[in-house]
Amino acid sequence: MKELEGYAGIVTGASSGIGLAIANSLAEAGATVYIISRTGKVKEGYPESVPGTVHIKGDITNVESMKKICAELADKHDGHLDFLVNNAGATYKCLAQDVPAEEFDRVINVNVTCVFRMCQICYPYLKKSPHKGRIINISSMSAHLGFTQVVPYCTSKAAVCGMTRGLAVEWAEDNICVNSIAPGWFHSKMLDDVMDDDRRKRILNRIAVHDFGKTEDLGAMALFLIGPHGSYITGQDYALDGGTLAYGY
Ligand SMILES: NC(=O)c1ccc[n+]([C@@H]2O[C@H](COP(=O)([O-])OP(=O)(O)OC[C@H]3O[C@@H](n4cnc5c(N)ncnc54)[C@H](O)[C@@H]3O)[C@@H](O)[C@H]2O)c1
Repeated sequence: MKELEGYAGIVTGASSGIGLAIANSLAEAGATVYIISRTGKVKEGYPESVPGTVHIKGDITNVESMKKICAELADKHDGHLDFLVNNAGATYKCLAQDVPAEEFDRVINVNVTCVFRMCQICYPYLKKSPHKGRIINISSMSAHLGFTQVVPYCTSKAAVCGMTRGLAVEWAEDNICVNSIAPGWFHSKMLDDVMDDDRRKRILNRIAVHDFGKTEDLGAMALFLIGPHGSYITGQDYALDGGTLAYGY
């Protein structure tokens, strides 16, 4: 029997990158994984999603439609869901003094407000999970380190860590574990498309192991936190960063 046989849950924004890798790892471990994305299918240039994944078209900023979708999904599983991975994220690149108010609000809305709303929406279903409900929020190294030109993003990801700890404490008595994963620099199509040799070298110099991560490793981490061995872990932010946060310059 596979580790997540009989489990069902949601990964948001998993039509590409990290979310897709996490969704595939959970599905390969036997779970039914509902991928909620604005495209409703894998984006061009990314690997296919594996059997066990189900694509659903949806925008996490549309709270009413999220309520309907999550209720319908829970209905398929005796009124419960076992996990929620809040992966969908947005950013805006610009010097802090020039960030338009609406862009700051957009990043905070997608990365913080809607993550919180998804947790609230799924709470009654996760609470009923026979496996102990799990929430994983995808944070970032930028919750812990300063990066230039992405201050709204840094702000939002630090908020995700605070939210994770607060929910973990409050919902522990409801049998729900809440953790976050902070990815460092990961091999992705996006990264490969925009990275010139100079920038690559500069970044690699700041990673203790001098290499980028593989998104499958984030999938393995999510699998561990959602699986049976993760049931005593809550309120943590796990950095998968090749020692970037540990590095003293
Ligand atoms: N790639 C990295 O190195 C890295 C590092 C740290 C944190 N992260 C975080 O990992 C997560 C995934 O990022 P990624 O690198 O795979 O990039 P990505 O752009 O491939 O993934 C983000 C996904 O979120 C989706 N999304 C955005 N707004 C949405 C909405 N309103 N409704 C539904 N889906 C929406 C996008 O369409 C996209 O598929 C994000 O939360 C990001 O902040 C990534």
